[in-house]
Amino acid sequence: MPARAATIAGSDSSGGAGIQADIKTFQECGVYGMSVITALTAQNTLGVHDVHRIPAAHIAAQFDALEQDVRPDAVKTGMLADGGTIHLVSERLANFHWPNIVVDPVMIAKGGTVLLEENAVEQLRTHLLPIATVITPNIPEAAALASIVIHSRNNQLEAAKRLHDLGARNVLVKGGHGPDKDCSADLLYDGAEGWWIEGPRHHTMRTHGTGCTLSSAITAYLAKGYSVLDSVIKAKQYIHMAIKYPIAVGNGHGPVNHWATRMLDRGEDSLCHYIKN
Ligand SMILES: Nc1ncnc2c1ncn2[C@@H]1O[C@H](COP(=O)(O)OP(=O)(O)O)[C@@H](O)[C@H]1O
Ligand SMILES: Cc1ncc(COP(=O)(O)O)c(N)n1
Repeated sequence: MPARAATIAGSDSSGGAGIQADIKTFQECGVYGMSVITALTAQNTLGVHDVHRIPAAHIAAQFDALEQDVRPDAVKTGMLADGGTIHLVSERLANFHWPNIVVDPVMIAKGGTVLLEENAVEQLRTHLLPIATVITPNIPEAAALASIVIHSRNNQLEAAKRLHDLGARNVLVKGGHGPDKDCSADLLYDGAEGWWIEGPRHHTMRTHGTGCTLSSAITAYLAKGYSVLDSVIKAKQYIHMAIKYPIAVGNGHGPVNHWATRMLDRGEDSLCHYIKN
C-alpha cells in the first residue's frame, strides 16, 4: 500500500488553499491523499464570500469511514471553524490513535476573513496542542496562542517554547509574516533544540495557501517515514519552489504553483538551508 495522508480542513472553491491545496500537495509529494471536510467556503483569490459549516455528525462519519478502511499514516488539521469542531476532531484523533498529527492552527485568511471563531482559540490550546506531533502557526497565530507579541527572532523562539510547554511536541513558528525583507525564516523547536529553516523571501502577491501547502508537505513526508526535521526541511523546499515559480491564476492573491517541484532538476532546492539556533 502507498503511504497515505489525510487532511481535516475546509474546502476552498478556488483551489489554492484548504482541502484542494492539501490534496494537490499530497499528490505532488508522492502520497495517497484523503480528506475529512469540516466546512465549505465560497472563495477566490479576492476573498472569502461565504462559509457553510458541515454538521458534526457528518464530520464524524467521514472520520469513521477512514478509520474502518483506510487509516492514514499521517494527518493534518487546517480550517476547523469553531470550538465544537475542534472538540470532535481532537476526540476522534485521540481515540483512533492516528500517528503523525500536524496541526495548522488556521485562524484568519490572507484577505482578513475569520476562519476560526475567536472564542475557539482556547479549545485549540487545550484540546489539539497536547496531541500534536507538530504545530505550524504563522506569526499572528503563534502570538495569539502563546499570548505574546512577536517582533524578532527571539520572540519567535519564546513563542515556540510557550507552545511546547502547552503540549505540542514540535513547534514550527513560520516566518512568512516576519520582518526580514530578504529571508523567510521558520523556527522549528522540539523542546531541546531550535533550528532556523530559511529560504529567500519572494516579493509576490501569489501567496494564497502557503501555510496549507507547507503543513501538507510536512504531513506527506511524515507519512513516508521521514523525521520531523527532515520533513520540515523537505516541505520548506517544496513551498520555496511553489512560490518561486508562480502561475498566473486569479486577480488577487493568487495560488502557489503546486507542481513547481517538477522543476527540481534545475538544482534550485539548494537555495534553502538550515542553521542551528
Ligand atoms: N514571500 C515569501 N517568500 C518566501 N517564502 C514565503 C513567503 N511567504 C511565506 N513563505 C513561506 O511559506 C510558508 C508559510 O508561511 P506563512 O505565510 O507564515 O504562513 P500562512 O500561510 O499560514 O500565513 C513558510 O515556510 C514561509 O516561510
Ligand atoms: C478553506 C481555507 N483554509 C485555509 C485558508 C488559509 O489560507 P491563506 O492563509 O493562504 O488564506 C483559506 N483561505 N481557506
